[in-house]
Amino acid sequence: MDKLLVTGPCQLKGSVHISSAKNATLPILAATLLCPYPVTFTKIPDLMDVGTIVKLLQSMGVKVSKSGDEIVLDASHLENQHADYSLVKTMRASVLVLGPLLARYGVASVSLPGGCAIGARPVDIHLMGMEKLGAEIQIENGYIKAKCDKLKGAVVTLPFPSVGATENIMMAAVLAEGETVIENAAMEPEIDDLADFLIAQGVNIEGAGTSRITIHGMDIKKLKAPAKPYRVIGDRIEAATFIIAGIMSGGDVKVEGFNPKHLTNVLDTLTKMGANLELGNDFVHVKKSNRLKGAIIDTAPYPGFPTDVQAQMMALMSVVDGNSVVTETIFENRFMHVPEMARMGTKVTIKGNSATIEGVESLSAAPVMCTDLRASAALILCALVAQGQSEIQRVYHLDRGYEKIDEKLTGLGAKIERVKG
Ligand SMILES: CC(=O)N[C@H]1[C@@H](OP(=O)(O)OP(=O)(O)OC[C@H]2O[C@@H](n3ccc(=O)[nH]c3=O)[C@H](O)[C@@H]2O)O[C@H](CO)[C@@H](O)[C@@H]1O
Ligand SMILES: C=C(OP(=O)(O)O)C(=O)O
Repeated sequence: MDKLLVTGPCQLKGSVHISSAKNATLPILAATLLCPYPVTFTKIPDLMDVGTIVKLLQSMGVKVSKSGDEIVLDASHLENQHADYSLVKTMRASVLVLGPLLARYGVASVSLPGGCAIGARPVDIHLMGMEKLGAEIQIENGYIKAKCDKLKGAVVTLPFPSVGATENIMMAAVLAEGETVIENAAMEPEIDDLADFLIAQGVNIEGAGTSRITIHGMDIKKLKAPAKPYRVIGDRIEAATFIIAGIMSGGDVKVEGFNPKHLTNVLDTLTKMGANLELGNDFVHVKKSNRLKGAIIDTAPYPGFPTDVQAQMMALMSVVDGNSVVTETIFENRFMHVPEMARMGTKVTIKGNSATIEGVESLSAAPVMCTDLRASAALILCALVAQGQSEIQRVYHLDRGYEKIDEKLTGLGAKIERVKG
């Protein structure tokens, strides 16, 4: 297992380019199962999770070829419609193959993803959506066994705006008969990107990015390959992580290659805390500021404060003036970074789903262990400003969702060494 040795404190300087978004890439690659022709993508991020979805698609018979920055996925002929436990257990987003498989083949056998460190994460809303479109679903031996004759469009009202369920239902509805309306849909920018990918193939979708999405089902013969290689949007969560790194280190960092409008809530919060940010169309420039002050945030579905930035924000709140309060409303167990951060001197008290963070003057290096993806990012942020060398273990969590984060931070002047193991 690789580990990172991070020596702080450092002041980051320079510019960093954000990779394509993990959370848009995964559903978009799953959506290629709808396509009876090769689809070309450009600049797909080199992430462990992307490797997993590609392996899963290959296991069903999708042909994959790479050349330079481009990757071609050809799902013209599938050998099976089976998503095996061995792959699904390593990445929950694998369940996103359910909708497209059912829509195109009328059958799918997909391992239940199970819970993960941050919460139980059931898939009941995904299954309810498939049933509304006419699928018959049984759970057998840990697998979702789904079948249908032909899916039929319907009004599907989500009890909660689940990101994954919205995506799965959208993909299923593409080849359904008639119109599907998703009410109380998730509004995350990644859903908009999935819609854009489908629209580029002639699908008629309205309202993506709002809480009411309409998908006009079509015959598979009418789908057409996108006219040019598809480029997924920049990763707003990676961008937020680098912006926070710039602020915490008292540096001067230009974070480029994403849409700052996708981070409005985070950027407004940072500005209120005293950060000095210049916003462009596709960049945020972090400039030197005085020490920030505390804030109160509640995570919420988009456009609320993203749960995927909660841990990184808590790292920042640990080194500002005064107290902050963070309430996590999306996942029931997403404070696992707290005891690890405490090893570096942070002062956080948890009560239920709220954490009170007392800002401290400085942090000191320590050996720490990553427990999940964003917790890992929070630990790196603390280590960047802590005095001395921190050893960050189990960075495979980090490699799931951050492309070359150690190299990117080193490029900004951080002292980071990856020890292979
Ligand atoms: C690959 C990807 O895009 N992952 C993101 C996606 O995850 P994901 O799509 O899994 O997140 P959801 O929006 O579905 O989940 C949010 C909440 O709804 C619950 N729920 C969800 C589905 C369901 O059928 N039943 C149910 O109860 C979950 O347990 C969780 O508590 O959105 C999350 C919330 O913004 C992000 O943290 C993840 O980074
Ligand atoms: C929770 C996350 O991802 P996933 O849904 O893939 O577990 C994340 O990206 O922070």
